[in-house]
Amino acid sequence: MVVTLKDVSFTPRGEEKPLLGPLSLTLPDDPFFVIYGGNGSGKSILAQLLAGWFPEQLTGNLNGTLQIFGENIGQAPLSTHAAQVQLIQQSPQLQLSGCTFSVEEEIAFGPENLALPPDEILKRINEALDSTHSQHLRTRHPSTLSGGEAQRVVLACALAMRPKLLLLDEAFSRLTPKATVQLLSELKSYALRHNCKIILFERAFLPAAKYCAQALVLKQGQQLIQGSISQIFQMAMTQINAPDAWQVIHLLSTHHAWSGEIPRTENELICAFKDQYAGF
Ligand SMILES: Nc1ncnc2c1ncn2[C@@H]1O[C@H](COP(=O)(O)OP(=O)(O)OP(=O)(O)O)[C@@H](O)[C@H]1O
Repeated sequence: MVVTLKDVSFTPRGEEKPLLGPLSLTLPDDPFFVIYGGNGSGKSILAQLLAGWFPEQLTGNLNGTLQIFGENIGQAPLSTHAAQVQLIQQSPQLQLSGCTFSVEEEIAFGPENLALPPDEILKRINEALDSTHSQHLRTRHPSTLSGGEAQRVVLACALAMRPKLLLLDEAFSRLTPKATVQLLSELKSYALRHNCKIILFERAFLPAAKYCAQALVLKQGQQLIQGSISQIFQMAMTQINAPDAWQVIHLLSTHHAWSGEIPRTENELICAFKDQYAGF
């Protein structure tokens, strides 16, 4: 089991009450899963717990069962998870090492620390640059990258570690919608090739809904619902940022004036509106 999360609650050091939980999560077989929630709903704390940050980087009180690849969190040092679990956060510049002179060296940093042979490191650099459409950034100094470029590079660094669990905490916040969809498609193919689970942590309904059949919604650290995109759409849409057109569908469906599936992309939305209303 990649992730086991049963009745987990977490109280950061200095806090009196849990800021997260109780929370239980069952990951479906699909490569992608999304955890939705508004500001301060606990997405980042959960992402950090899943990345194994407790107790080294995230101190506090953890209750319940939280296992990654069958191992209880907190038992082995954080560094032992690095080859299997990678977390990308929303501020890419903070995740660059600050001690390399080119993007190529930055991507090599992790695999070098795994003491991999030079040929393997080069292969991983090339694959990671291809997957993130960043070959043109290869010789750039990391400190000169734009926000969106840095996000691609941080993602490339993570992929070069060949993770089996990739946690993306609003990891596309600096990228255009088009670039985000392009990267998510690449990640889908990475996940299928390398048998990797990808968990997205998002405030926005799109484009995550296109890639994830199942979702969990957090509100003030608590689990509101886990279910299909259609189920969470009906029951928890107020907690998720959705474009106006989806807000209209939500309104229509609460008045029983929408039939069929909830569209998960803009194309599906246009087709659904045509199907249901073009005759009027
Ligand atoms: N180490 C900590 N100690 C105390 N409080 C914390 C700690 N980390 C986070 N919090 C608080 O816990 C709550 C959840 O924070 P978290 O960063 O997980 O939210 P989020 O869902 O990622 O929000 P956003 O979308 O705004 O990034 C917030 O109220 C935050 O201030």
